[in-house]
This record gives sequence, C-alpha cells and structure tokens, in this order.
Amino acid sequence: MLKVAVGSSNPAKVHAVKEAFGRDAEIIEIKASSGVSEQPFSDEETVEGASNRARNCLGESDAQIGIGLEGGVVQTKYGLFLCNWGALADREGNLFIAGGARVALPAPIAKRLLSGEELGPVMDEYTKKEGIRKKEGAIGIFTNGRITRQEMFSHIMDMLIGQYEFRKVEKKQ
Ligand SMILES: O=P(O)(O)OP(=O)(O)OP(=O)(O)OC[C@H]1O[C@@H](n2cnc3c(O)ncnc32)[C@H](O)[C@@H]1O
Ligand SMILES: [Mg+2]
Repeated sequence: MLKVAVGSSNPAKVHAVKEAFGRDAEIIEIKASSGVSEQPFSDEETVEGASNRARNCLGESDAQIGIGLEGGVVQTKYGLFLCNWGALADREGNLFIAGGARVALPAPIAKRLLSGEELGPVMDEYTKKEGIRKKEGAIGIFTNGRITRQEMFSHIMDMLIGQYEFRKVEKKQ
C-alpha cells in the first residue's frame, strides 16, 4: 500500500489529501516544519513553505510520498490576494508543485495583514467563529461558501498527483 505523509494536521488539508489518494493509500500526519514565516507574504515564500513541508515529511517518516500544503498572501496592484501552494516529493528526488485558486481579500482584512497580523486569527475575529482555517477557510467565507478551503486544496492535490502519474507514464515510454 502506498504510504503518504502529509505535513500538517489541519483537517482541511488532511481531508483533501485523503480524498485525492483514495482508499489505496495510507495517509499519515507529520508535524513538518515549513521553514518560512507563519504568514507567508509572497508566492515564492509560500511555495518554499509547501516544498519544505513535503521534503521534511520524507525525512521524518518512511512514507514513499511527502505532501506539503501552504497558505499565504500575495501583494498585487489589485490588492492583497490569498494564495495557496502544494508540493509533492518522492523518494527519487522529484518535487512537483501546483498552485491553487486566488481570491482578493477585502480591504479591512488586507490592512490588518499588512500591519503584521496572521490571517487565521483575523478570520476568526472577523466572522466571530472559531477555527475558520480548519473549516471553510477565508476562501469559503469570501466566496459565500462556494469554494471551501478543502475543495481548493483538493484541486491542488489533483494537480500534484496528476503530475506525479504523468512522470511515471513518461518514464515507461
Ligand atoms: O496547521 P497548518 O498546516 O500550519 O495550517 P494553517 O491553517 O496554519 O495554514 P498555513 O500555515 O498553510 O497558512 C498560513 C497562514 O495563513 C492562514 N490562512 C491561510 N489560509 C487561510 C484560510 O483559508 N482561512 C484562514 N486562515 C488561513 C493560516 O491560519 C496561517 O496563519
Ligand atoms: Mg500554519
């Protein structure tokens, strides 16, 4: 059975990984460090966090595949956007990367992030709910529930596994 380690215990991430691999894989959760700030502030930093988590999963377990999923924000001339990145590392040294959907953060939220606050706590305060980051996520709130954080990570997972499969098919030819 394929053993997959995911570098997080956040249910929005773990469920997306489980759903993407299906019943044929054993999924274990690892406290993998991202090596970046708690609130990544660029695509590069967010990709780096995802990649570090994926590689650290392999270092800290005997899994064949390591998965890192990381959320961040990115500054654009249209405002501050949510960004999400995923990485899949295998034992052959391959690292596959894929990015998720983006959505603009409302100005009052963006302002708080720019002054140094972290999105997770800001979202809880804003919605007067607890643990938004583990549930529908900011993307769920700001899209009126149409796209949840798990769904967004599911999309990233399909892009990661798809690239991994494609590479295997290519090697055989
Ligand atoms: O336990 P881990 O795996 O670290 O999960 P996390 O929810 O902290 O997620 P990230 O580290 O990937 O996200 C970086 C920061 O952005 C916050 N964040 C990212 N996406 C979010 C979302 O959709 N809703 C709420 N907070 C979010 C999160 O709380 C962190 O402060
Ligand atoms: Mg985190």
